[in-house]
Amino acid sequence: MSEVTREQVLSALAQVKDPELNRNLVELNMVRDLQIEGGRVEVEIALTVRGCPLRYEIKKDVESKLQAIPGVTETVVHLGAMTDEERQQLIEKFRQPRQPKSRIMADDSQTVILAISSGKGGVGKSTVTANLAAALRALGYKVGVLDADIYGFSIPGMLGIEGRKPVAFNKAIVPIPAHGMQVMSMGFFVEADTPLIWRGPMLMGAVEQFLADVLWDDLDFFLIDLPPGTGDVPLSIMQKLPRAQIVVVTTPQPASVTVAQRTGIMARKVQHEVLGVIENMSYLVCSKCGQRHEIFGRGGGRELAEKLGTRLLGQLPIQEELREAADAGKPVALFAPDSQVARAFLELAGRIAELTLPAERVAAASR
Ligand SMILES: Nc1ncnc2c1ncn2[C@@H]1O[C@H](COP(=O)(O)OP(=O)(O)OP(=O)(O)O)[C@@H](O)[C@H]1O
Repeated sequence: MSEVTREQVLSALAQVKDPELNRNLVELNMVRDLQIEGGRVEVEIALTVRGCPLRYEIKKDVESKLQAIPGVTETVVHLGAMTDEERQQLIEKFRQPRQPKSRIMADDSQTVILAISSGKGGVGKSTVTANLAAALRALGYKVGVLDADIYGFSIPGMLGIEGRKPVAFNKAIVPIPAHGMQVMSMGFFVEADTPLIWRGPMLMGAVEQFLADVLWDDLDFFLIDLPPGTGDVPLSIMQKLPRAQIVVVTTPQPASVTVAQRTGIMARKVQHEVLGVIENMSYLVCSKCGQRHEIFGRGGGRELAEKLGTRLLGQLPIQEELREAADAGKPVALFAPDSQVARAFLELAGRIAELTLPAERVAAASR
C-alpha cells in the first residue's frame, strides 16, 4: 500500500471547520506537530482558547476525516491551545484578507431581514421565531437569528445553546452555531437569574453591535426576535434595521387584533413593509377523534392581515410537542419533521421564501 502523505493529511484536515469561526483548521493554523509513520498519523490541534466548549466535536471530526484517508491505520489526536501571540496573529489574518464585519448591513446585501413582532407578550413570538428559523434551515437556507427580546431571552434555550459564551476576534463577535444556524442573543452577555434593566442607549448600542460587528455569514435569512409590543424599544430596534420586513405574530382571538394592529402604525413610522401575519395557536387537533378545535376563537389572523393591508402567511396549530421540543432545545422542523406542527412551519417557511427571494435562490436551496 502506498505511503500516507502530508498533503493527504492536510487536505483531510482542511475539511474540518472550527464550528465557531467557520473556517478550516489548516487555514486557521491550528495544525501542529504532524507526524506520519506508515499508517499512523499523530497530530496536535491548537484550539483558539483552552477549554473550547466545542473541543470534543472538533476532535471527533478530525479523527473521522483522518481515518477516511486510504492507508491510515491509527490516529492519535492531541488537543492543545494557541499562545496569546498566535491568537493575535490569527486576528491579524482575519483582519486583512477578509472583511470580518457583518455584511448584513451593506446596501448590496442579499439577506432577507425578518423582524418578528407581536402586539403583546405570550402569543408565541419567540417559539415562532426559533421554529421558523429552523424550518428555513431545513429547507436548505443559510439562517441567522438575533434574539433581541430583552424581556426574556428564550431563543438560546429553544435552540439548545443556553449558557454559551460567544468569543470575540478583533472586536468582532463570533455567533454561536446551533443546528446549522448562526445565533446571537443579548442573553449570552447577561448572567442567569440576574435581573437587568436595559436602558435605552445601552440596548441600542448592543443591537447596533450585533448587527454590524458579529461575524454573520452571507445569510439568506436573518430573523430578529423583537421585544413584544409596540413601545419605544421595538420601535428603536426597527429603526436600526436597514430594510427589514415585519412579520406579526398573533393569536386567533379578535381581541388580539386591536393590540397587534399598532404594529402597522409602528411599521409605517419606520417605513418598513409588513410581510404578513402568522396566526399561532390557531387550532388543536384532538388526538383521539382527529377533530379540529378552535379553542381560542377564529379569524384573528385574517382580520389583522386585512386591517394591515397585508397577507395571512400561515396558521400554526397548538401542539404540546412544540413546547416540549422548545424546552429540549430541538426545533420540530429539524427533529420531528413529520409532526403536524413541523409541517405547518415548513409550509410557512416555503411561503416566506417564495415571497421574499428570487425564484433561482428558492430553486437552488431545494437542490
Ligand atoms: N403553537 C403552540 N403550541 C403549543 N405551545 C405553544 C405554541 N406556541 C407557543 N407555545 C408555548 O407558549 C409559551 C409562550 O411562548 P413564547 O415564549 O414563544 O411567547 P412569546 O410571545 O415569545 O412571549 P414573550 O414575548 O413574552 O417572550 C411557551 O411555553 C411556548 O412553548
